[in-house]
Amino acid sequence: MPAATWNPADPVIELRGVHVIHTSRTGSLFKPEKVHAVNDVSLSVRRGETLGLVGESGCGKSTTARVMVGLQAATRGEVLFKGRPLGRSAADRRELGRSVSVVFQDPATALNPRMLIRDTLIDPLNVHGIGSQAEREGRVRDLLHLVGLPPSALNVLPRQISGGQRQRVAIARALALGPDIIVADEPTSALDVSVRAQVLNLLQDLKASLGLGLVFISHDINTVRYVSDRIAVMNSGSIVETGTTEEIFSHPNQDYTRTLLGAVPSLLQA
Ligand SMILES: Nc1ncnc2c1ncn2[C@@H]1O[C@H](COP(=O)(O)OP(=O)(O)OP(=O)(O)O)[C@@H](O)[C@H]1O
Repeated sequence: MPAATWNPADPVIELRGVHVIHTSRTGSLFKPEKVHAVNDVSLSVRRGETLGLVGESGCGKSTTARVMVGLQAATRGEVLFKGRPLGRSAADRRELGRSVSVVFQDPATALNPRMLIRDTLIDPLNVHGIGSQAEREGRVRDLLHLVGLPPSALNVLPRQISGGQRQRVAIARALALGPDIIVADEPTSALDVSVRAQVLNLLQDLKASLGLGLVFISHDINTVRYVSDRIAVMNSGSIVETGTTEEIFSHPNQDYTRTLLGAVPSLLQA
């Protein structure tokens, strides 16, 4: 379990020298192909800050995100949760699940199409045994309010609302357990251009009002710039450059970062 000495100003989650090697299905049965998806990655994230993780498709961003939220084990290296090595016990996983939640790219696939929004939002509270039934119902209404959806959204299915509204529901679900950190993996890429900025602004507002930490993952360096305090640039599984957003944009040290900066005029509009 997390150390009693953890201080809210300390990193909630920290990766130290993490490697992930996937066994790809494209290899043969006798000689499966190995994909070194994450190569010696060290990162940390605290409450109240946004860490942007940027790089081209396939560079290992999602695998890194999955390590952070406990969905993917590191092949090598250390994952520290609130200052202590993350164990494999059910209690540790549960604690991590409450503290670090995730928003995926496509809310159409991330939400259960047969579950009413109300049930989608109450589910994590049920699973974690939080509050009485009446308190859970109240919490669900509060969550909807936090993400700017009306109470009428409670009794609809995901397909009955827009893509932007679905992503708001996914964000509400990520907030249900009162996390310290939300890992948002390309949270606006599947949305209409017209609602991307609204969802980004919502994440920014929630970060400010709840003191959340955010890990914002995108292939789009301009979107990352818009929301991040610090940026880590990823290429071929490795972090090739980190710095404050200001440093990365005014003095990029790596050719790869310069290429990303030059290659993407304004992906918020793309
Ligand atoms: N479960 C898996 N099994 C085998 N290979 C995988 C698996 N998941 C990812 N990979 C491979 O690992 C590498 C990194 O993938 P990852 O999804 O982490 O990158 P990404 O930067 O998030 O890309 P994208 O934005 O396209 O999702 C890629 O080569 C990918 O094909």
